[in-house]
Amino acid sequence: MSTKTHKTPAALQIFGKKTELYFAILGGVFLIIGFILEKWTTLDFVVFGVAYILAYIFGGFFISVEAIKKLPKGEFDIDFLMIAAAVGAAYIGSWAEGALLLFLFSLGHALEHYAMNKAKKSIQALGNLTPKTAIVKENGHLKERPIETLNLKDVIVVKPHTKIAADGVVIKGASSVNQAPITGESMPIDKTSFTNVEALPAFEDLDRKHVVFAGTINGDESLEILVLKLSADSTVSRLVKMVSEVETQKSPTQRRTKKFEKWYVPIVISVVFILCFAFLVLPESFNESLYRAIAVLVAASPCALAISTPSAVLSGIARAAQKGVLVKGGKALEDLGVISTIAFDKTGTLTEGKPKLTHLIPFQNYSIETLAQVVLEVESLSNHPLAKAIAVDLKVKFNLEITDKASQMKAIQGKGVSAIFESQDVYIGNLKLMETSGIDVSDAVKAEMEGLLHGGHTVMLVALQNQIIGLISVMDVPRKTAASTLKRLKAIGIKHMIMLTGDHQNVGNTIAKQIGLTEVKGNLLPEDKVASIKKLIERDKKIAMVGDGVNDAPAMALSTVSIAMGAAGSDVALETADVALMSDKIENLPFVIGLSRASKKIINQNIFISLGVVILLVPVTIFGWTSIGVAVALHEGSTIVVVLNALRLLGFKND
Ligand SMILES: Nc1ncnc2c1ncn2[C@@H]1O[C@H](COP(=O)(O)OP(=O)(O)OP(=O)(O)O)[C@@H](O)[C@H]1O
Ligand SMILES: [Zn+2]
Repeated sequence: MSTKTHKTPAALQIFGKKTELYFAILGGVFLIIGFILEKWTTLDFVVFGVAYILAYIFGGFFISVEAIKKLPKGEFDIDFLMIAAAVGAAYIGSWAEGALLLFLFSLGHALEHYAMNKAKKSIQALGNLTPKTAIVKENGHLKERPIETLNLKDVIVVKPHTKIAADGVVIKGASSVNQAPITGESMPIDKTSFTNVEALPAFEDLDRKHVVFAGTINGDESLEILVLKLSADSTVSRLVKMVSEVETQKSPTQRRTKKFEKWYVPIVISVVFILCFAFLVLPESFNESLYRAIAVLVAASPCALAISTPSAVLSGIARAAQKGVLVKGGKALEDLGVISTIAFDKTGTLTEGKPKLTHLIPFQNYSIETLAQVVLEVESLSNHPLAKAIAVDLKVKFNLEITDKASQMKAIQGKGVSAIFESQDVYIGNLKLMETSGIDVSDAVKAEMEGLLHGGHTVMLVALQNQIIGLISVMDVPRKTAASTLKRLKAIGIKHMIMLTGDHQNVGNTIAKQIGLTEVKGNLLPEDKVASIKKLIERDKKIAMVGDGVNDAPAMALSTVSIAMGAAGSDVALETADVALMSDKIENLPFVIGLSRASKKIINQNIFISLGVVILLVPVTIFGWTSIGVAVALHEGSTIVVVLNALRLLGFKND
C-alpha cells in the first residue's frame, strides 16, 4: 500500500474523480439490500445472492485493479490478502461479512486517497501560481504570449494587481509585491528598478529589492521586468518539481515499517494457511476452520501500519509549504523533530548580511581617497557579502566610480581577496591573510584593530606591495527577529545553539551577546566549520545547521539536517539543503521544528494505534471470540483513524 500506487486509472473514473468513493458506497448499498432480503424475507439465495454479488463487484473492483497492477512487479500486498479473505468468506457462505469487508476496505481506501490528494493538492497549488501568458514589450508594442515562449532578456509588462509571469529584474517602475505564494511572507515587499542594465550582475547576486519571482502578485504600480529565467527554470517551477519528488525519499520510520512488513506478511500468510487445516486436530468442520482463518487474516493485515507514516509525512510537508518552508522528504522531517543542537552561520543568517562601512583608516602617507579607490576597485570584483557592502558604501561616501584598474581578483576562502591594482599586488582581508602572505603587521596597526574588534566591527587590512596601507571596518547588525527566535528555540528545548563564523571571535561574541547564543566559534575557515560540525555530531548524534550557502556549504552538507535561509533566488541553497526557508524569515525555524515534532508524535501515535489493534485482534480471532464482521470493522476503522489523525497536521499551529 505505498502511496504511489493509489492513483485511480483515469479510464476507470466513469463517475469522475470520486468514482472510487461511489463504487465503495454502491457496494455498501447492495450489502444492506442483500442483508435485509436474507434476514427478513423468505426469498431464495437466487434473489439476495444477486445483491451480494453486486456488493462484491462494486466493493472489490478498485482493490482488484490495484492488486492486478502490482502482480507483474512481483509485489504482493494487503490488497491480495483482503481479496483472498472476501473470496474465502463467499466460499463458506458468509456473504454478508465478505461484502462488509470489501465495502469498508474500499471505503477506507477511497478516503485515504481523498486525504492524500488533499495534502498533495495544497502542495501542488504552488504549480498553479504562474499565469499562462505574459505581456511582452516588442519594439515598443505590447503582445500577449504564452510564458513558455518567453526568452531570456525579454521585457514583460506587469499591470497592477496581476501575477508576475517570470523570474527577473525590475527595470522600470516601483511597486510592492506580494511574495506570499512563494515565501509565505504576508507583508508585501517593496521592489524598485535596477538602473544599470548594461552591467547586470548574475541573478543570484542581484539585490532582492530589484528581483521578482514568477507567481508573486504585483501591487499598485505597473512594472517592467527583464526576464532572467526561462519559465521551466523559474523558482516556482523548480519548487513544484522538488515537492513532487519529495515523496520518493522515504523517512526512517517508513523504511523500518517496510522492512517489518517484508517478513511479517509471509508469516501472516503461513499462519493463516495452517489455520485452514485446524479441523484436522480440532473437533470442527473445514468451514469453521476457514472462518477462523479469514478472521485472523483480516485482523493481522498491516493496513493501517502501511499508511501511518506516509500520510503524516505528506501532511507535515504540505503544512510547511503553506508557510513557505520546503521540507524535502520524510527523513528531514523526522530528523528535525529530534534535534536539540543547531549550528548557525553568522553573516546573512543571524545577521542581516548587509554590513555598513564604519571606518576607513589610511596608514603610511596614503590619502583616504586613494585607499578608498584601491579598495573599491578590488572589492567590486568580489561577490562576497562583505565586498558588496564595502563597494556600495565607498561609492556613495566618496563619490567614486569604478575605473577597472584592478584585475585578477582571487578569493582566498575565509581570509580575504588578492588582486592586481595598476600592476601592484593588493591584499584585503583578515590578519590570517597577511600572515600567510608574509606581510608584516605592526603592533600599532594591531592595536588599532583590537579597539574596533571589541566594538563588534569586522576589520579588514589593506596591503599594497607588501605594505599595510590602511584598514577598513564594517558592522553588520543582527536580524531584528534573531533574538526572539533564539529565545523561542530555547523555550522549545533546543539545548545548544552555536555560531560558526569566519569572522573574528570578538565580533562573534558581540553579536552573540545581543541575541543569546550558547557558544561562538570564530576565525573559522570553511574546513574548520566542517571540523566543528563533525565534533558536534560526535557529541550530539544529530544536528541541524542553518546557513546561506555562501561559505558554509560543505559544513551544511555534513550536518544531519541542513537548513537554507532565503532560498528563493539562490539555486544552490534551494537544491542542496534538506529544508529551505524560502524567505529570509529565521522566525520560521521554531515553527518548522515544532511541526516536525508534531509529525513525529503523530507518526508514533499512528503506529501505536495500528499495531495495537492488530495485537488485540489477532488472539481474539484465533480463539474465535469474535466474528469476521467485528474484526473487519475494527481493522478498517483503525486505517481510517490513522489517516484522519495525520490530517490534523494540515492545521498545525505553534502554540
Ligand atoms: N572579499 C573580502 N574582502 C575582504 N575581506 C574578506 C573578504 N572575504 C573574506 N574576507 C575576510 O575573511 C573573513 C572570513 O570570511 P568568511 O567568508 O569565511 O566569513 P564571514 O563572511 O566573515 O562570516 P560567516 O562565516 O559568518 O559567514 C572575513 O571576516 C573577512 O575578514
Ligand atoms: Zn492501499
